[in-house]
Amino acid sequence: MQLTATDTPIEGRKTPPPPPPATITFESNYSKNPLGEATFAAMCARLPSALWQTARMAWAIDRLAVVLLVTCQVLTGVAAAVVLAFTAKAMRHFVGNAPVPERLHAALPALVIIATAAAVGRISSALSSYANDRISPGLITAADTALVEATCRVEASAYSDPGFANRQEAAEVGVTRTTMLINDAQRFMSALIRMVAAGGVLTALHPLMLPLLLLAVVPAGAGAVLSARVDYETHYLNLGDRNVRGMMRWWATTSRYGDEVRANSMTNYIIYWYRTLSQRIDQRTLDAAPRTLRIVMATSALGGIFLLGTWATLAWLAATGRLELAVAATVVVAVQASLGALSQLVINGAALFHTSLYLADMRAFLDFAAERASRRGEVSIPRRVDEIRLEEVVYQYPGKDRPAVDHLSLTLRRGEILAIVGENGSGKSTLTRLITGILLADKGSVTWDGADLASADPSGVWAACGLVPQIFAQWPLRARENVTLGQPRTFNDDPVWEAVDAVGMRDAIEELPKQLDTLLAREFFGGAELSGGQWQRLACSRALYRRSPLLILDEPTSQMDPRGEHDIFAEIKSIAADRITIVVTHQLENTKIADRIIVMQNGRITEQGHYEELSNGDGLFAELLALAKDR
Ligand SMILES: Nc1ncnc2c1ncn2[C@@H]1O[C@H](COP(=O)(O)OP(=O)(O)OP(=O)(O)O)[C@@H](O)[C@H]1O
Repeated sequence: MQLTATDTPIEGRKTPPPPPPATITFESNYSKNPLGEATFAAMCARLPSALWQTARMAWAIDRLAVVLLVTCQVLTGVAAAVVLAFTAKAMRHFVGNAPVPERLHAALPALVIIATAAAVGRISSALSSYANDRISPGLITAADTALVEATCRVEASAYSDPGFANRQEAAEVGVTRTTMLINDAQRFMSALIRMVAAGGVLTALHPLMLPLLLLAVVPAGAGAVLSARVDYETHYLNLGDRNVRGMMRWWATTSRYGDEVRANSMTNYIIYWYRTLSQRIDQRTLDAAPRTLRIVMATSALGGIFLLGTWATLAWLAATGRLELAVAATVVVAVQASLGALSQLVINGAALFHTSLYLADMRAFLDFAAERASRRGEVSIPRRVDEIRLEEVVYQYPGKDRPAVDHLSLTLRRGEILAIVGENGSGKSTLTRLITGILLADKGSVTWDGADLASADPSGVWAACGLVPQIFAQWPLRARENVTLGQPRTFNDDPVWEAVDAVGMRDAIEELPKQLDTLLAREFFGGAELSGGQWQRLACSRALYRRSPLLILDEPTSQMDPRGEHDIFAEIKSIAADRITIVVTHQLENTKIADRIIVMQNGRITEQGHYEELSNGDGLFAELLALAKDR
């Protein structure tokens, strides 16, 4: 594909080549990405706990299956050992000097045991696969759900912690690897049991053989561990790019943004960008390939030399009469079996180690999320809030060099409608996050009826909030749940219809194929879609349905027609007596309903008063109002 900055090059004008995707670095001005600081030794130290936690998860999911798995594993290993031991026995009879029928007769009991043990081994192996199939889906769901839940429960400020998104991405990869762990552990265990058995037989035949074999396979194990390390390092280097590529993929392909992508001729650039980023990821993987090759070649060569040494020693022992020929033949079989088991042991051990590296990332994220979970205190908030007071509140986002809210004091009383206005970035939304306790003040205090939000139980605080954020979710749920989400269900739909009526959405809902039962997601078969303004009305109805003592609406009508806007503000006014209402808006005419308007600049309140007062003054409010009218 020819690289163009846009789909439609500007005629007769030279345009610069399109910029490649930004380099994702792990450093920020203020702190380092913790993932970047993890040394290989530190990662290895996390493995036992990651394995232990996963084993506990599996135990919690299906104890019976875990017991079955372990039992069958032991049985499979024991059966393999029996096969090997009795093969050695049978071999002794076969290589004797007696006539063939006699030799066969003497070997028969051993052969029967071999056949029985082989059958037991096969059956246990099938049963352990079944147990594995029973554990795996539950395990991956448990890990995935734990990750989603942990992320939902962190303090909102944790999202701004450096490297949060990368840690989360690493944890998600860990989730997908969870099922591999069972397989790896299963194979490792079975190889271990076979190894113990074969090794025992081999040592009984000649004590020198096992150490020699160990030498032969240790290089392969070391090679597998070193290759796993290279693979993990590549994965780590690619983490940021994979994360941003995943995000871009969703934005580019979701129908929600399809109009923008097409009508602004973005397709070529997005595809160019996507391909370039993918190639960058591929390149890192390719760069790692020669390292892996060198490791495998060197360790295989070393292993080969040691193996040759083993066979040479065996030949020397037999040639010099130090080992009977009949025993030497058995040793050959035992060496083959031990070699197979040993190789499996080290390869699966390395695979287990490899998988554990990813699991450890998942565990590290879960631990981090647990540390950053809301843990503020037990102070409860009254169901009816009379006063919210902010005193000298300061809040600065991590990585920012000045506070978004700066020494701000404000008192709100029940029955009051407060309008917050100000230019973009002046701190209005941050102020609402502080009032609702989504963010906690760095300095100063926010109290609800005297209870400091820093030590109040957040679920109690949020139960008393109704919030329409600037960017609200369009949940792929039924229309009913889009209204009631976050609230206990009622036995009938009357309160839902009441909230729907309050935002003038009854007709629109009644026209949906299944009314309140309609799935609001056009992406899915049977789903329906609302217009932008209708979605916004629904977000408002969601907040109104809660009948909360604090109602906050951040640009609630930006997508609404004048009728919708009028209805919403009329509703806000009619229910205002019972609660504290805050409206953030750039539509200054809407502030007429407010009992008080505050104007924010650089995180501070610079003016406050009634609409008439401020519009006739000579401050920012009057200036913005004049600009709004100047068309
Ligand atoms: N999650 C965040 N992480 C870091 N900085 C943020 C974050 N959210 C907001 N900011 C910064 O804080 C400042 C205040 O932002 P805020 O969203 O409160 O402004 P606002 O007045 O609501 O703006 P707008 O009118 O555009 O909605 C801005 O400088 C912004 O860049």
